[in-house]
Amino acid sequence: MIEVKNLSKQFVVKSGLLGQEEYVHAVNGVSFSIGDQETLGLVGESGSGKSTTGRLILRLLEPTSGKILLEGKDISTISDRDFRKLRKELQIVFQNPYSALDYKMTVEDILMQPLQIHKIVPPLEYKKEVHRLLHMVGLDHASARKFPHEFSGGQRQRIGIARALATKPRFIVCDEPVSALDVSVQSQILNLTMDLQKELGISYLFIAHDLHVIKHVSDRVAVMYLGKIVEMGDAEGIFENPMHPYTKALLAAVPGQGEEAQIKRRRLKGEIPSAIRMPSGCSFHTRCPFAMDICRNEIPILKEYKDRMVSCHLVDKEGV
Ligand SMILES: Nc1ncnc2c1ncn2[C@@H]1O[C@H](COP(=O)(O)OP(=O)(O)OP(=O)(O)O)[C@@H](O)[C@H]1O
Repeated sequence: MIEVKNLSKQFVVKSGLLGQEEYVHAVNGVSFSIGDQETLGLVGESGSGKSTTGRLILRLLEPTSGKILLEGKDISTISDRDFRKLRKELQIVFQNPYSALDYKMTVEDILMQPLQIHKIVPPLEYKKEVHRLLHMVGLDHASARKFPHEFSGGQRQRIGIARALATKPRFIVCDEPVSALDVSVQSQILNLTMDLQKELGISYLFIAHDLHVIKHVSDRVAVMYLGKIVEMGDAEGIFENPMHPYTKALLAAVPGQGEEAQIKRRRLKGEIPSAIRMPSGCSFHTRCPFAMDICRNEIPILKEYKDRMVSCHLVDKEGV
């Protein structure tokens, strides 16, 4: 469905009194694929490049380099005009359902907009289609006449999902879709996205910093750190037996995972470094409890190891 090859994005920012240009290395040579009806969970701390990756795939941002293939066709180089025809296939659900919805519009108008723009159904069928979309996300017909502020956070996110579904997409980027919601509502929205996937055959790139959320929805997981994927594989394998010290540290931060002594040893120290001045060698070496000289000097490559891909010099070392 979607294939991303060596994708990179650098933002140019000005700094200092003289306004010197500096480069933020937001995404650094990321490659992965997402199959039909598959969910790839993208996890990592804030600032690791998850949202930028999602936005690059949807062409909301232009990549500095790399390719994005939709069913084998390179969509990173096609003209805006040609991309407009494909636009409806690729949708996004945002983190904050309130700011993502126009508060001056009724739900009916919000849902009708994509139907009109992409000519999904004839105008006479707009109302029927809006009701169908509302039904799909578990809202009643009366919701159509209301405004976003009349709904709870969870209901607003349902409207956000209905709007994404309006164009009958095959691929949706879910960018932290439940992190602004109460925990009690989160699982309802996660279950809704999974039910819709089964019913409609959608593929998802599911972005979250919360491992519980990623575990709940993902078939495969990619762990991102400072713009790079450091570990990627089947969700079950990653959660049962994390191999990269960063993945281990993320899991150690989750209560009830693993033995206490190990948890202490692995707990993440400090902050994610600046994406402007990237550390030498392995980007994670400044926080890795196992770092050796090779980690400080040589950039590790993401390569196959057992049942997954891992980027760590020490992956087969005892005790890491
Ligand atoms: N428009 C921009 N201009 C400059 N730097 C940016 C821009 N957008 C993102 N960045 C930087 O790129 C890096 C990756 O950001 P990104 O938002 O993709 O990370 P993230 O993992 O999604 O984090 P979060 O969950 O906080 O959004 C960060 O260092 C961020 O400050």
